[in-house]
Amino acid sequence: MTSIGIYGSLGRMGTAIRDILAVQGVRLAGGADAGDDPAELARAADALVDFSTASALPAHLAAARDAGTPIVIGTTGLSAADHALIDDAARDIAVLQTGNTSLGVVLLTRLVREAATRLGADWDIEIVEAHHRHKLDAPSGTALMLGEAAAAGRGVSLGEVRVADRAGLSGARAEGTIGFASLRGGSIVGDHSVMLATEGERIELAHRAEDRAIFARGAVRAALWLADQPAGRYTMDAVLGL
Ligand SMILES: NC(=O)C1=CN([C@@H]2O[C@H](COP(=O)(O)OP(=O)(O)OC[C@H]3O[C@@H](n4cnc5c(N)ncnc54)[C@H](OP(=O)(O)O)[C@@H]3O)[C@@H](O)[C@H]2O)C=CC1
Ligand SMILES: O=C(O)C1=N[C@H](C(=O)O)C[C@H](O)C1
Repeated sequence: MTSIGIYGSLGRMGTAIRDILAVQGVRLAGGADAGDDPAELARAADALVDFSTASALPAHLAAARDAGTPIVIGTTGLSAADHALIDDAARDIAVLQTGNTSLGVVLLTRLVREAATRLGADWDIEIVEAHHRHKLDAPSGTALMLGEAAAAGRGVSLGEVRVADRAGLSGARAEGTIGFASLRGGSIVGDHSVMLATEGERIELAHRAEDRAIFARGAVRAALWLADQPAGRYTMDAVLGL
């Protein structure tokens, strides 16, 4: 039976994943948290999931690569350098990185791309996300993923059109930009909405996570799938056969 190891096993997501493993009867290879040796877990597990913190990613990725163990990276707040490390590791092991492991967000991402493809640049795109008060990164990984999908639909790169800060006299909205706004409060699990607005009408596409179990189920499904894949970089679309 495939065993799964968890980086960040004592956190909110680590706890939710351990619960799902128990419900589904999937073997837990163990957990590693701050101060533990990531290499030991990587050698013990058939597949790894990482829901820890961005600063720990290089060490977790290196441990997975050395052990030849596939890894699902759910941790957000990743830098361009982290993404380059993931691309490099994916030459030797199977790596799946995603800002959101829920089925609903995978579908939302597709809908956003489709909408952005079909609507012209006179439709303004704004992405709003809300999360619990403990969240460390903004915009959320999911918001960035939705922004990437919208930008891809328009045939541009998100880096060229992204606007994440409108404090002060920021001026009128520039056509073709994609705006981000982040709210933080209480225990919100994760809300994302994408607004496409033009003169006289607007469309809103939204997803609301009500329970971390949706992310945990997706992460376990992804890890079990990834355990049988050859080296490469994958997304949740591949897991779901989309
Ligand atoms: N892709 C997705 O679907 C989802 C992604 N996330 C992302 O997952 C990450 C974790 O979220 P969440 O569980 O809420 O956060 P938590 O803060 O609850 O959990 C993070 C855990 O990682 C531990 N940790 C810190 N440093 C290390 C390290 N060097 N090695 C191993 N573990 C370490 C923390 O320990 P300590 O507390 O001692 O520092 C903590 O137990 C975030 O980046 C979040 O955005 C969250 C939900 C869904
Ligand atoms: O930190 C969280 O909690 C979440 N993080 C992910 C993100 O950054 O998008 C996914 C989900 O929204 C919950």
